[in-house]
Amino acid sequence: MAKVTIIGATGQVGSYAAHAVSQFPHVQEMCLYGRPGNEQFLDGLAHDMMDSFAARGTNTRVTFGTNPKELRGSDIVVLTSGVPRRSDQTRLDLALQNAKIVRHYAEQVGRMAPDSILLVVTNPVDIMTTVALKYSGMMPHRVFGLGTHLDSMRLKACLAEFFNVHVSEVHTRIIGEHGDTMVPMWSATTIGGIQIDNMIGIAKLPREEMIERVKNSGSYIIKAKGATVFGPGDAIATLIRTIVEDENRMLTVSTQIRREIFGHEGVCISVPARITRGGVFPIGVRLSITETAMFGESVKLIKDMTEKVCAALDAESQESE
Ligand SMILES: NC(=O)C1=CN([C@@H]2O[C@H](COP(=O)(O)OP(=O)(O)OC[C@H]3O[C@@H](n4cnc5c(N)ncnc54)[C@H](O)[C@@H]3O)[C@@H](O)[C@H]2O)C=CC1
Ligand SMILES: O=C([O-])CC(=O)C(=O)O
Repeated sequence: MAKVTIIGATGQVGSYAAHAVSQFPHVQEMCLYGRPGNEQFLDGLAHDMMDSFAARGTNTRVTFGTNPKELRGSDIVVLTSGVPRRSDQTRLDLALQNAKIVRHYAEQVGRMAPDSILLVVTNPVDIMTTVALKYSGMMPHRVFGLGTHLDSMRLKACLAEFFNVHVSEVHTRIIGEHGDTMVPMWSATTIGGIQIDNMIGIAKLPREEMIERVKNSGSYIIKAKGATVFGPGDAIATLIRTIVEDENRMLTVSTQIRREIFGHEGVCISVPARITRGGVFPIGVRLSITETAMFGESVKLIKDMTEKVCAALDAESQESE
């Protein structure tokens, strides 16, 4: 049984994720957490969710609050607080502003629930995952980001549509940045267990168009309806289910990489990882020559930006001392 806390529960992604995660039988308590001043909203959200659970026959207890003590006893904390982008912005444009918010909550989680598993959703998610790891002081296998799990699901949907098969027949993953330098792992893409290059009699796969569609998916949805909600919410829910039910699945999430298996280090970025009740454990894989070069570019971008953001946060802390 597990207590899951959603920080930023008043937001679009946080509130949908809280509802989606509560359906899992192993989730005993769902704690809706927000910033001071949002108590009335959180109270209303809790009551609305309890009505839904009564209608659906869900047994999860809903609690809420804005005091850091609410975080105590959490097995999993999901951090969704932060400013979302407009469709004319990139996720990287949010870095400094959101880093301050992530630092604040990461410090609280590190103090109040250091043995929990912290899932970071706030964008730009790879940089925010490193910030959360640094300021929570938690173990690297206990802090991870949603990363390219959602992008991988978007590519999966494109491939299922192209091959006209059920999504469960498609296995694929995107590694690297949750952003423009993401790297599709065509070498690990199979339909019904068959590597795509070995499929005969199929029209040429429009790889570039597909990956462009995945890259632009977030801004396309934001332009049309203001925010991406169901996609990220259900992607979060899958990760939480994997942890609480100890499913040992291999998914693609943002996690601190180590030189000995990835050739790069000191940064959180998406790679395949085994996800268990004990945490998230990256798995080294051999990439094609193109994928290796693209992954290197993606790491470089994220590393440079992460260093700049962390330096700005450190300078700010020194000024206020
Ligand atoms: N990694 C991913 O795949 C995805 C990441 N996101 C990111 O998640 C974040 C939240 O997105 P939405 O829920 O759509 O936004 P929203 O505007 O609906 O909610 C934002 C939440 O953050 C809180 N917040 C905002 N400023 C704050 C501050 N200064 N201090 C404390 N709390 C603050 C708000 O109270 C609210 O709970 C954004 O950064 C967005 O880019 C969203 C979708 C997918
Ligand atoms: O695009 C955004 O800003 C939200 C997000 O990360 C996504 O839906 O992939």
